[in-house]
Parts: sequence; C-alpha cells; structure tokens
Amino acid sequence: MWYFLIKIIMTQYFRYAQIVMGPAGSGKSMYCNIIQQHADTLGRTVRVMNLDPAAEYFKYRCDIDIRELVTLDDVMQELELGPNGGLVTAIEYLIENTDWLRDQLDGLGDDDYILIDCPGQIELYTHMTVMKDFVKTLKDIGFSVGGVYCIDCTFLSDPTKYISASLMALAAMNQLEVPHTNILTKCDLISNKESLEEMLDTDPSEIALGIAKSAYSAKFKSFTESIAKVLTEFNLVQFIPLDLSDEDSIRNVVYQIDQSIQYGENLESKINEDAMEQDY
Ligand SMILES: Nc1nc2c(ncn2[C@@H]2O[C@H](COP(=O)(O)OP(=O)(O)OP(=O)(O)O)[C@@H](O)[C@H]2O)c(=O)[nH]1
Repeated sequence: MWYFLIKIIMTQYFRYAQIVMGPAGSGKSMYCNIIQQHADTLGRTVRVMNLDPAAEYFKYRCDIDIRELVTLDDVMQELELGPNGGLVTAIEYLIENTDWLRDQLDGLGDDDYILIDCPGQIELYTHMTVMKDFVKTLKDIGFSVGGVYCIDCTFLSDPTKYISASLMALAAMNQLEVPHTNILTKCDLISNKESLEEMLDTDPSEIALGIAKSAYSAKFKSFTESIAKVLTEFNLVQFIPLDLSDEDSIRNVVYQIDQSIQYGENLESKINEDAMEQDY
C-alpha cells in the first residue's frame, strides 16, 4: 500500500513543462527549436506545444497545436472580437477544454517533457490571469512547471530597454508563481564574447546611471536609480545567455532549467522507484 501511495505522489511530478514566454520576436520559437534539436542529439525527447492560435508556421516539430482546438480567426469572427481579446478568449477556451488538453498530453506517451511556445503578447503573462490559470491546469494534470522568459540580447546594450525588460521578466515571474529562468537569446549575433560577459556582469545601478545621465528630469533620474537599486539589492533578475552556435551554452541553459524544475532529481527518484518495482 505504501508503495502505491509513494508511486501516486511521485508520478505526479514525472511530467515537466516549460512555459516559454517573451515579447514578439524575442526568439521563443527558435528557443523551442534549439532545445528540441539538442534533446534529439542526446536521445532525449522534448515535445513542443504551440499556444499561439494565430501562429502560421513553426521552426520546430509541433506535437500539440492549440489551432486544432481553436484559431484566432474563428474566435474573432464568431465573437466579433479584436486580435487581443480574441487571443485571450482562445486561451480561456483551451483552459475550459481541459479534457482536450489532457488527451493531447496523454497522447505523447512516456515523453513527458514539453515546451509551451506562448504568443508574444506579454500582457498574457505579465498582468492577466489567463496564463496563470493555464499553469494551474497543467499542474492539476500533474506537470512540474517552470517559466522561461526570452529576452533579445541586444536589449542589454540599451539601459532603458534593460530596465524595462528586467521589470517585464519580473512581472511574469511574479504572476505565474513558478520557478523562473530568464534567457538571453540571439547571443550568437554578438561577435565580441567578452563584451557579452561584461554586459552580463554589469551592475544594474551602473545601467541606471547610464539612463540617469540622459534623463531630462531629476525625478526620473532618482526613480530609475531606485528601481535599479531594488533589482541589485535583492538580486532579482539574472540572465542566462543562449548562443545557438555554442553547444556548451545550449547545454548550460538546459541544465539550469532542468535544475529549476527538478528534472534530474525526480528522474533519480524514478530510477529508484523502477528498481523498487522490480524488487516487488
Ligand atoms: N541569429 C539568431 N537569430 C535568432 C535567434 N532566435 C531567433 N532569431 C531570429 O529572430 C526572429 C524572431 O524569432 P522567433 O523565434 O520567431 O521569435 P518569437 O519570439 O517566437 O516571435 P513571435 O512568435 O512573433 O512572438 C527570427 O527571424 C529568428 O530567425 C538566435 O538565437 N540567433
């Protein structure tokens, strides 16, 4: 009996999902593609779900597609909504159809590591509840969920963009309430790798200083400095670089996110559990 109880508890956490977020064009689809290809080379299967009801084509092998349930065009036409309202309604419709989602996820068989490629409308995860509800649905189905927030690395060289990207990432982390990782995408585009490291090491207060220098008003200057101070003092936002041309960089990203959703740990438990099953 104890064995079955332990098995039920453990099985709940043998399914893993990454919610891949970020502004339009930040590299979410490319990220899914890179991670899926990397997994292929390791003989590990990573599935991808498209959560954008308006998507047209994919860079990755798409295993689950929200458009098979609902498309943005359908919602806009039937409910006479605009694109943003239509998007929220489409995702709400998905959450209401948990059976469809459960069937799709169960249909993946034993390959229970899934990346969920979100739409680029960041309001979905920075201040609306729809993605939070979606995460809850995944948890109820039995997934250990982590958030991955993609930010274009060119943002780091612009202090204003840096602060706003940091705050958006923080808002998504706060809203979703799951282990969170910020990924700095497109690092292959930076030819000077040392400058990238320098940028990553830069203290946000120095960045704020850059903004403050160009600030017109004293009020704006002190406001920016205060935000940067909070970011620094509480070590709130960190970025992990992803360079698709560098296998070590990809491996590091995979490792960090696996750690955050306890992929390795639970796998170890599973191996022990399988051994236990054989003993019985
Ligand atoms: N060189 C390089 N280009 C990239 C990388 N990631 C994305 N891109 C390019 O940036 C553009 C946007 O990438 P996507 O992966 O479609 O971005 P997205 O966040 O999924 O965009 P939306 O679905 O519109 O929200 C495409 O032209 C990609 O080829 C990267 O790591 N390196």
